[in-house]
Amino acid sequence: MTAIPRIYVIGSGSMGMPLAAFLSANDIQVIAVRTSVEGVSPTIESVTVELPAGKSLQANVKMVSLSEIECVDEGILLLTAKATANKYIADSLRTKFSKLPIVVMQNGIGVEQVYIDAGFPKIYRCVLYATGQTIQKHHYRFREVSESPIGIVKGDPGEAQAIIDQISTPTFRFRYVESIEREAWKKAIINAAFNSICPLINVDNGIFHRDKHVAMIAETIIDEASSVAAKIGIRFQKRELLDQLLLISQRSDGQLISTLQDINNGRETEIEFLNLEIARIGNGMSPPIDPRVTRILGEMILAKSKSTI
Ligand SMILES: NC(=O)C1=CN([C@@H]2O[C@H](COP(=O)(O)OP(=O)(O)OC[C@H]3O[C@@H](n4cnc5c(N)ncnc54)[C@H](OP(=O)(O)O)[C@@H]3O)[C@@H](O)[C@H]2O)C=CC1
Ligand SMILES: CC(C)(CO)C(=O)C(=O)O
Repeated sequence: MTAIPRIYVIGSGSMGMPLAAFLSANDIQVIAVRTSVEGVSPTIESVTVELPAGKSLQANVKMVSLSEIECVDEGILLLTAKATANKYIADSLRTKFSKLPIVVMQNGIGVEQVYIDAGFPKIYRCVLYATGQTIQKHHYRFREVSESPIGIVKGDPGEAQAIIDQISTPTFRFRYVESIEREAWKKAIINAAFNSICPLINVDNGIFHRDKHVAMIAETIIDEASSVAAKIGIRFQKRELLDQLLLISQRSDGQLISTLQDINNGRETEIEFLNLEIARIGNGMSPPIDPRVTRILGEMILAKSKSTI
């Protein structure tokens, strides 16, 4: 019998900790690795995750700082740290985990690039269709929207499927897709609407299915960002994006978008990888496409987060 590789969840936040708790509750060997704090020795923490319909899950999760881990030759890395920390994290991971496959689970366009540049041998990309929110220390609220797609950046379908089989649990499911770049753009366009509009009006994710006027602002972002994607050969029907946006809005009603959680907590946001990256790509085209509303709302988020910090 082949040994089942250990899972390292890199970045123990609102998504990483529920994921680690679900794996631990399913008897998968998992370690939640802290990236923003150095020098924390291994501990076992009791983690509670609130689920829909008043259910909840409790699991013991092993935690340790990245700085405290020696070189590791076997296992799987699931990257759930903020994309804003990627440069620092890629440098640290490369010295300790250079042989391991990594699954980049962050929102945004091009978030996997630093791991390609760092020479990781196997890189997979996951697009998360779930929401996680920290209620208090080691206590989270989690909602799955639908299965989260995983595809290949650099690797092979067999390994991708083996990883999916290992990390899927009934509460957090993953599926294999051929065209992960299209999936990443689809989610980034949807995020460009959620992660700018919700924080700017200071409201939860449910706003789009509750208020058709706010949904119309999202539609403008969808139109603009889709025309940038179309220019690089990634085409969407507007309906496909709108339906997915409304589905997320319904299924995460009451949850706060990660960018609003960031602003509320005085943290840097990932808007550079969303609205502002889409605008940069559009404006770098020949002839340039300026996704004006998408860009301006992104710039407002940047200003709002800086003024709060
Ligand atoms: N929250 C959500 O609902 C969703 C989030 N996502 C995406 O998942 C990813 C994780 O999001 P989420 O869990 O909400 O994020 P959190 O804000 O909870 O942060 C995740 C972890 O990133 C690490 N981190 C943050 N800043 C730094 C830094 N400067 N240096 C080193 N490490 C840092 C910390 O790890 P540690 O605590 O270990 O030190 C932190 O706990 C993001 O890319 C997000 O866009 C996608 C879908 C939904
Ligand atoms: C759009 C949403 C809620 C979907 O998972 C998300 O990506 C986030 O909270 O950042």
